[in-house]
Amino acid sequence: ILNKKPSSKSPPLPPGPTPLPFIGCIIQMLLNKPTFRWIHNLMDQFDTPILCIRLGPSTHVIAVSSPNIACEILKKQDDIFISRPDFMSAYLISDGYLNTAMSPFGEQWKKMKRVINREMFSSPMLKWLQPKRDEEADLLVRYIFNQTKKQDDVTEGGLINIRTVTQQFCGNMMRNMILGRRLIGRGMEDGGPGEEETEHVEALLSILEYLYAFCVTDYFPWLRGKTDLDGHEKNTRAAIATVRKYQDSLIDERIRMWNNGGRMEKCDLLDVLIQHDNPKLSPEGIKAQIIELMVATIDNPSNAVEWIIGEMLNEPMIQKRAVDELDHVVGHDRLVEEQDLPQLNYIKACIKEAFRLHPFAPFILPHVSIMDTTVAGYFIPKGSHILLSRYGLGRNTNVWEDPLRFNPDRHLDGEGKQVVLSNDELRMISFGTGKRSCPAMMLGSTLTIMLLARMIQGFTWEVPRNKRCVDLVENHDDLSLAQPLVAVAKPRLPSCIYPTF
Ligand code: HEM
Repeated sequence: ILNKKPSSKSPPLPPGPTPLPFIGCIIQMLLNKPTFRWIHNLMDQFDTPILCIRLGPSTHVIAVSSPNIACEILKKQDDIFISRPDFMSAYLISDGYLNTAMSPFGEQWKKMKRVINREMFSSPMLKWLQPKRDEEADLLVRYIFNQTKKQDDVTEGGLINIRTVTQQFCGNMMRNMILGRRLIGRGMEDGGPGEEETEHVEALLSILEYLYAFCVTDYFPWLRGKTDLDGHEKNTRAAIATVRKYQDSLIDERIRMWNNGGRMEKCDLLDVLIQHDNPKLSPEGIKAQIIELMVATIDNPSNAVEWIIGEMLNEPMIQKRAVDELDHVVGHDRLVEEQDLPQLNYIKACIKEAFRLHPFAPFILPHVSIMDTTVAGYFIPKGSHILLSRYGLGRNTNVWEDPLRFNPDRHLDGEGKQVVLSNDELRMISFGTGKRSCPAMMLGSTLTIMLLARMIQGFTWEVPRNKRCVDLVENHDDLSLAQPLVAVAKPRLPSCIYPTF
């Protein structure tokens, strides 16, 4: 039941289920949701680290779970696998491919990637934006501290919904750095999210849920816009409308201010985008790019930290080692700062382990081949959709010993070498590598490490009193914890250290 050879001269397609004429394996896909679990089950069934599934009349979807093959794709043949698919979700979110991550290979992608690399996430820009990040890191600690104080007895600690805290941290942080305001509504007295912030973050997560989400009409492109069989289009449009409701009027207002002389100095990333010259970006382009930046930040840091704290609750030694490291590097007299982060090797190893075992998304963004090629001895036709599996690589038994165990030590080399969150050999994928890799590796790393470090330094985390341990069960439909993590936080530093502004 292997896929047929495309022609007598070329090598065979990678193994996979036999497609039906015209529809390919679309019925199996619909019967076996969630699709990512179906794909990984097929890889197990065919005992292959590279699988080919045909969806619709002509789309070859190639899933990969081995480091060697991933390197062949992202390193050796980076120039061939450089595009992205034309999907309904990506098209709508990017307003017709005006942003970076979703743009197919071409001039628009090159232009936007240059803007992002040079003008948004370069080292000087990150330095420039540091006061905003420092402010958010303080507000994070203040918010959790306020929650602990709400209980009658401070030593008893406060119940904290870690998912809300971590997701809102990412949302506040990006709004602050991009739009110059962390809140889009009034927020809450205690520093928590108001209705508007909650709705904004939920809509960003909903956009992520539908982006590249195996929508049926994507494999039958002439149906696009004519039918919405699985409801993806309606839901994607609704999420985009909610995000734009909050962002677009602020962007329009700012553009007006620059045009009428009401603003003279750049203070955030929106100013940078508006003032970008040669070529100037259109208002639509700026809006689409900002949606993408928001979406790109909300998921990975928050999901990793939620899982790590869950793992720590069930394995207190992991929490203790992280705390010991913070006490050793920073002490008790001040809060951890960005300058300390390079020295926090154990904390970084925890994050790397979460990226390996609990990635937010099962695959990195799909890559598309722009010409016929051969990978691992198999024929990969032009236009194939390549799904490099973070889930499959991270849990590959040929690569990792006891892969389902959360063990940060596997990332420490014992010689005190600095831990970095990426992995050059692609034994796991954090930020990717090559021309399509994440342009915000520094920022993404900093946000994630700071989020975890502040939460662990400021508070001791315990299982709620009515429980013996937390249920670390993965959702069926995605890779997040099945239930949002709720834990007790107890302040562990002298109270004068907690920000009170
Ligand atoms: C811990 C945080 C983050 C992780 C783990 C992460 C991971 C990734 C990964 C795996 C990719 C796909 C690479 C590929 O297709 O080969 C990617 C792409 C991208 N990321 Fe990130 N990312 C993070 C944070 C951010 C942030 C904060 C931003 C911007 C605000 C960002 C912007 C982008 C963009 C624009 C792309 C697309 C690049 C392109 O298509 O050329 N990411 N990221």
